Amino acid sequence: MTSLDLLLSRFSTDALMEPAPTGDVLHDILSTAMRAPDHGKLRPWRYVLVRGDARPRVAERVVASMKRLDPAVDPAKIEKRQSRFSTMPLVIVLGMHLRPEHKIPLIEQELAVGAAAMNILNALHATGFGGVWVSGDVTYDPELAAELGFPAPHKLAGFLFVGTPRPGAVAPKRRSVDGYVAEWTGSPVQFDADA
Ligand SMILES: Cc1cc2nc3c(=O)[nH]c(=O)nc-3n(C[C@H](O)[C@H](O)[C@H](O)COP(=O)(O)O)c2cc1C
Repeated sequence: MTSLDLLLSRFSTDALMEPAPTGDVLHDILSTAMRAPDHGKLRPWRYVLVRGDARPRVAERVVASMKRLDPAVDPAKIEKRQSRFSTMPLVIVLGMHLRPEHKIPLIEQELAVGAAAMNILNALHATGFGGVWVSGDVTYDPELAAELGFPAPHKLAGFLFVGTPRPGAVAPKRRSVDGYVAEWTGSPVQFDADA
């Protein structure tokens, strides 16, 4: 498989089983973050690894956040979120170490975090692992962010659920990119995707 085939075959999945990457392999996967485009070399990405017994403890914090944000939250939602955070082989908290005072605009700092996360998702796929980036309202709860190590102005960008894709996991069909590309010839462009 060529490098391009790898990129073209990646897909997200939460149908994950053990093992998650560990040791040198995990180190290599995370190292791809350091290759993300990063204006000003601010390196705003941060990764908190949640494994083993720490998972149900993080799940409790996530549930507390859900109840804080919506005291009438559906118990089924809580149950689902608690179970996923407690049982995914590895949870990587995506943190953003942001510098609002810096001349590099915040949007560019946040985009760099997204680009780094994408590298990690591709590296997981390249090494036979898999994952999915999830967020939800809790991602934007400053109290949860602080509990995980990101007090304001720092923030969360979400969570990566990581493991080995269950057998039979197949990539969903993709649209052609053609509708998302246009050539500029002097007038504002229009995209078939938006027609
Ligand atoms: C910032 C961000 C947050 C996301 N949050 C969620 C989420 O909370 N729940 C979810 O099902 N998918 C979420 N997604 C989408 C999945 O990560 C994934 O991209 C989607 O399931 C499509 O799969 P694909 O990556 O194979 O195209 C999020 C994606 C991004 C970039």
